[in-house]
Amino acid sequence: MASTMKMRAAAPARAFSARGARRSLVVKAAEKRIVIGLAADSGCGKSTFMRRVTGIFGGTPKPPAGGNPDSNTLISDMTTVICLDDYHSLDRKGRSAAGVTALDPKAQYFDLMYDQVKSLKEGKAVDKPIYNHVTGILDPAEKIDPANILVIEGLHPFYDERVRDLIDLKIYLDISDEIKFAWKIQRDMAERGHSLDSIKKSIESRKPDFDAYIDPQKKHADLIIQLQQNQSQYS
Ligand SMILES: Nc1ncnc2c1ncn2[C@@H]1O[C@H](COP(=O)(O)OP(=O)(O)O)[C@@H](O)[C@H]1O
Ligand SMILES: O=C(COP(=O)(O)O)[C@H](O)[C@H](O)COP(=O)(O)O
Repeated sequence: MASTMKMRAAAPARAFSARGARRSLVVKAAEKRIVIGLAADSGCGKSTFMRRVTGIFGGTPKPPAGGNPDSNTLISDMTTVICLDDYHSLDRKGRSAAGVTALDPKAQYFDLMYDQVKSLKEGKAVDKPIYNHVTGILDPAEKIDPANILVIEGLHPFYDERVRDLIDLKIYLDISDEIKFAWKIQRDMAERGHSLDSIKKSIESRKPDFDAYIDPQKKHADLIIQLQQNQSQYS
């Protein structure tokens, strides 16, 4: 699928220094651990993007050794990426019973998210739950050790003010509907065992919550990466 990628710096960031056109993330000696937040809708490529970016800091990102094969965590030399879906307070059945989508803040456990991101930033290990995307249930917790660079990727990294304030660099992936739905459909069928029909229904039912809760987080981002279908292919 032909596409166009654009990057733009958004609101000025606390942890950034801007000299002319160059912007760099300043990690002060006293602040040994930094937190990067990556927000986007489902299927926008958050995990794919972070897998590639963290490789830059050394090592091949892998799930915690000997742990749950369905862990959403990726660990490499200097970075640990955790997926905020692990802070779903309602599992798939629970959301269905309550009539809420996974994008609804009511389905997230923000107090625990805040406590654990804060602890990791302070250098303390945590026992983090695991949301299993294959079974749709919450699996037993996994131990996460602190890392030099902690990445939190998910649907709502900038929604809760307390969590947002812990993040040193906020990135939002703004992917056009055509691209994200195509990516989501093939991923959810191949890796998560969903049928085409159920994915299409889910996409439709989630649209109002995307507009209400996910897209508005863009205003907090330091960097917005846009990917749109290339109009030129139709001309
Ligand atoms: N940059 C990319 N180019 C091509 N395909 C991609 C890209 N990023 C993601 N994808 C596809 O989209 C699917 C969903 O990506 P994923 O990283 O799992 O999204 P998210 O974590 O945001 O739900 C992946 O399985 C992959 O096939
Ligand atoms: O929106 C997402 C986030 O995951 P991702 O961004 O990786 O797609 C998932 O749909 C929810 O976690 C619910 O899970 P399920 O789809 O299992 O009900």
